[in-house]
Amino acid sequence: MADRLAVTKGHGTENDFVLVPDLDGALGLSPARAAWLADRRAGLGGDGVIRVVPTERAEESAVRDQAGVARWFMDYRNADGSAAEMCGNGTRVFAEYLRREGLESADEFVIATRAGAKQVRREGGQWTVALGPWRLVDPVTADRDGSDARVHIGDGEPFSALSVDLGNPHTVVALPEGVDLAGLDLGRAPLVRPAPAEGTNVELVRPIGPGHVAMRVHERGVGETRSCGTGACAAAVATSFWAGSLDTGATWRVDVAGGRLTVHLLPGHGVELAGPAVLVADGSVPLALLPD
Ligand SMILES: N[C@@H](CCC[C@H](N)C(=O)O)C(=O)O
Repeated sequence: MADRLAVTKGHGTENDFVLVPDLDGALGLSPARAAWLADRRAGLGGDGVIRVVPTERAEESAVRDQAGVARWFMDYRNADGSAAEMCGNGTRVFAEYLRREGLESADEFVIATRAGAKQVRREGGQWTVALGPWRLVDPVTADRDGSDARVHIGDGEPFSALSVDLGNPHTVVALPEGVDLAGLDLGRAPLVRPAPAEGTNVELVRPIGPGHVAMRVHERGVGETRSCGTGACAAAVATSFWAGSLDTGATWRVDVAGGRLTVHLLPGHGVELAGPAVLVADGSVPLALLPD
């Protein structure tokens, strides 16, 4: 198979990924190759691409430093080829792949990511990943005003929003009464002010009941997706912050277009994400088709 690239398609609540094993770290993955693999017309199609690579073979030294605790690095790329620090849904699909391939055999292990080493565990047919610690980006402004950013969608009035760091950046909007979540146009990227230097993922959240929200998401480097795991965690953190109940250790259900995620808020800014992980198909791509 030297002239072909092995690939696996998977998803977590329909946030879909192309997994590429690079088990000796020789392959590398240029931004153009990642973007081609994620392309739904010219390539295979996915919201992101995950290279499976030994942690000690990672290009970044901050990732290689995790080799003592994590054998495998989730090298996550967005659909536009850009590298992202973290992907919550991706961690579960990555864990499922490692188990299926016999690369990990335990029900609980640690994976390396650009946002640090993360513990995953399998229970009740699902994977749970510890994604914390979360962090409010501007706690002083958030405490004073209840928000630290404004989000413009289309030509309407801007919405107040809260910036939450989950290893990757998020801006969460609690939609005011009377604004229809389903009716908002996310065909264009929401405009966030002040503009975060590294860009941001934007979550639009509508409370449904106690511990229960509905969410739509526009992902950095992708566009609107049917789910975002770190976004669900950011939504739970922001909604708890607005309710004044951040430290109560609550469990949240987050409904997204692709299904339901469960978020546990833990003491000390801990947060766990649980949900499905599905490996859909395996195949290969002729290397000759790939850009350099
Ligand atoms: N879908 C992911 C997040 C993927 C990365 C994101 N687009 C970014 O650039 O930060 C998730 O499930 O968390």
